[in-house]
Amino acid sequence: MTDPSTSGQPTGAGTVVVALDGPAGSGKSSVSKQVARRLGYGYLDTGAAYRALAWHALERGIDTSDAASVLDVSGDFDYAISLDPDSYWVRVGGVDVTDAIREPRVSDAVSGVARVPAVRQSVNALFRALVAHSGRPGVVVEGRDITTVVAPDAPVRILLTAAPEVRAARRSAELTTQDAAAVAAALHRRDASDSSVVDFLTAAPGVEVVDSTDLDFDQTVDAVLGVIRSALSASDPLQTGAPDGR
Ligand SMILES: Nc1ncnc2c1ncn2[C@@H]1O[C@H](COP(=O)(O)OP(=O)(O)OP(=O)(O)O)[C@@H](O)[C@H]1O
Ligand SMILES: Nc1ccn([C@@H]2O[C@H](COP(=O)(O)O)[C@@H](O)[C@H]2O)c(=O)n1
Repeated sequence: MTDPSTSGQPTGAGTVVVALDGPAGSGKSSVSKQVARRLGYGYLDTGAAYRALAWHALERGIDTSDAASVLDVSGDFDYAISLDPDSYWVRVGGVDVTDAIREPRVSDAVSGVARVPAVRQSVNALFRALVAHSGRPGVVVEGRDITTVVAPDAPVRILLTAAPEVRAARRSAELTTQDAAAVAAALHRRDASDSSVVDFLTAAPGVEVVDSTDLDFDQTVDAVLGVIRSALSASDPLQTGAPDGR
């Protein structure tokens, strides 16, 4: 795996970081992408790195529940991701895996990969380097531990939630060829496993909660933009760098 020289440095000096966490199916990716477009920011999907490593391990026939094997295969993980919300792609060794990493077999394996501490350290350093070199005024970074571990000092930190049954219904609407009950069970299983590694179900101090249970997609985007605007104007009362985002 890439070992960025910025490892351990603060996230993206000069780049506004919007940190957004939440459980599976809460709308992190779709909402963050739209928010990034509205602000002219970059968009960083951190889950894609764990998914891509899980895909890579599966391609190599590795048992993703075995930490030593995962760590071993992570040494040979040539990963690249686009931060452009209008041109999103994920590559491993030059292969486009943007769609492949969403397959259920990868979703089922990813938690095993994500629970290896050395993997987390390595990808977190990569995320900070990607933000620092984004060339954008800001980056919306979404995942599970962005508000608490990756960018705890970000000027905007949001926990995006929705009721479990609403999240399951939204995911099931996407995966129409699969049984709704099986989709819901897989989503809840992944949350249970992931939340034993990092807590993304309760907001850390200073983290703003946006509950999208009773909001449609556009209302959720507007709610997130509202939190960003007020957080950035509080940290920049003269409005020198607050985004417009209309
Ligand atoms: N407020 C909303 N109202 C209705 N649908 C929504 C809302 N927010 C997101 N969605 C839809 O819910 C589905 C899941 O959203 P998305 O993939 O962005 O979630 P996620 O949190 O990134 O999930 P995962 O962690 O599993 O990758 C998508 O089809 C998205 O369009
Ligand atoms: N900051 C993060 C982001 C993701 N994960 C792990 O990756 C999986 C896939 O993430 P999605 O956002 O694409 O659902 C997720 O289930 C976690 O296992 C993480 O640990 N930390």
